Amino acid sequence: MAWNIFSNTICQSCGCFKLFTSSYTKVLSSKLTRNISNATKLPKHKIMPPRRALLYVPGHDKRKIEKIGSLKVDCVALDCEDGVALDKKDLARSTIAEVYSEVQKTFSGDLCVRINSPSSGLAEMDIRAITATGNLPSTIIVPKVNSADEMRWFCNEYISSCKRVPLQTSIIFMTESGQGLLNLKEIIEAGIAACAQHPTRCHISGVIFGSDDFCADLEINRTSDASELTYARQKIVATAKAFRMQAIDMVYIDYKDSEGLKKQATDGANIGFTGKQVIHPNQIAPVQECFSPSEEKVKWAEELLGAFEKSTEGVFTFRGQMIDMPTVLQAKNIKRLVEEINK
Ligand SMILES: CC(=O)SCCNC(=O)CCNC(=O)[C@H](O)C(C)(C)COP(=O)(O)OP(=O)(O)OC[C@H]1O[C@@H](n2cnc3c(N)ncnc32)[C@H](O)[C@@H]1OP(=O)(O)O
Ligand SMILES: CC(=O)C(=O)O
Ligand SMILES: [Mg+2]
Repeated sequence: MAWNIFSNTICQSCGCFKLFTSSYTKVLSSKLTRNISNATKLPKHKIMPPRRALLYVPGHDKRKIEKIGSLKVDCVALDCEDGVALDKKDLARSTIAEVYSEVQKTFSGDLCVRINSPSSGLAEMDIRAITATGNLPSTIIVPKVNSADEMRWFCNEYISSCKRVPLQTSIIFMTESGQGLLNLKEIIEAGIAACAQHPTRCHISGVIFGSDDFCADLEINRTSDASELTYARQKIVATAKAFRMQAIDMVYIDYKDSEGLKKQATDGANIGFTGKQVIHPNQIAPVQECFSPSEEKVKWAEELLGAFEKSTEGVFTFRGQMIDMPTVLQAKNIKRLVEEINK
């Protein structure tokens, strides 16, 4: 019974629940059946590119934009928002519209555009500028989304602006305030529902933690280990992952401090973030490394999965540890991430 429900609902491309099916006879228990039933309520996965590092490049700054093609970064955000002064917003819009296709020729990663926030009064002009060229960005980042209404507003505005251009645009939004964090689940649900009306046009694929604005909104005193942000970071990861979306961690603004950056990136990766925002080219390599499984971890995962295939039991011993389905799934996550990175 479970098998049939499954094969109609899981994502076949990423294989995230494949283990459930391949190990069906081994481990199906009432607990697992409950987990499977919950999983079937989730939206179908879209194939998501890895976004281990997401580099902001101010949208008006041609000198920095010209460098994008030479950077080995998973994801770039051409910025119309806080990286651009108010009197340069028009320049950023026109520059992005002008150069987007050219940059795409030299850059193989995900080339995003960050618009201004729904409540800024500037987002309409951003959307109009980026949809006018007919070459839509692969991903749009919507900052400071504080409510489900703002999410719906953006989706409807975007979809109606580009109605003649069928394209699967990823929408990633940013949580940057107390309201945004409080309403996170409703915001995601509103986005999924709005995109479900136009499944070939766009989908919600991730949440970014805008920690600088969040600190301003909550009057937080920042510390070097970011312990004051633990709750927000963990809530964002747990909520995004509950909807099978990516979660992208905070900016490390002290961009000359590579040790501090690595420590914060490792912390983020350990709590489940899929990537981290960066502001300077020097931050790319260390961050991408922190969000990639080490060789040792990849070897562990491969060997564990090999041992699992050979095992006739649901529980077995591997390298002195008790292994059952949760650890097998962790190994499978590592294998999948490596495949995505190497694509
Ligand atoms: C909280 C938020 O909203 S974060 C998002 C908004 N903020 C941003 O977008 C900031 C993006 N980053 C930057 O603007 C810059 O990195 C700064 C202002 C922090 C430092 O800039 P610089 O003083 O030029 O740094 P530095 O001299 O070390 O740069 C080295 C080279 O990398 C280039 N570079 C620096 N940052 C970037 C970037 N983000 N993208 C592309 N190239 C860059 C510089 O142009 C420079 O090359 P050049 O000498 O050929 O001009
Ligand atoms: C990145 C961003 O927008 C912030 O931290 O507020
Ligand atoms: Mg911000």
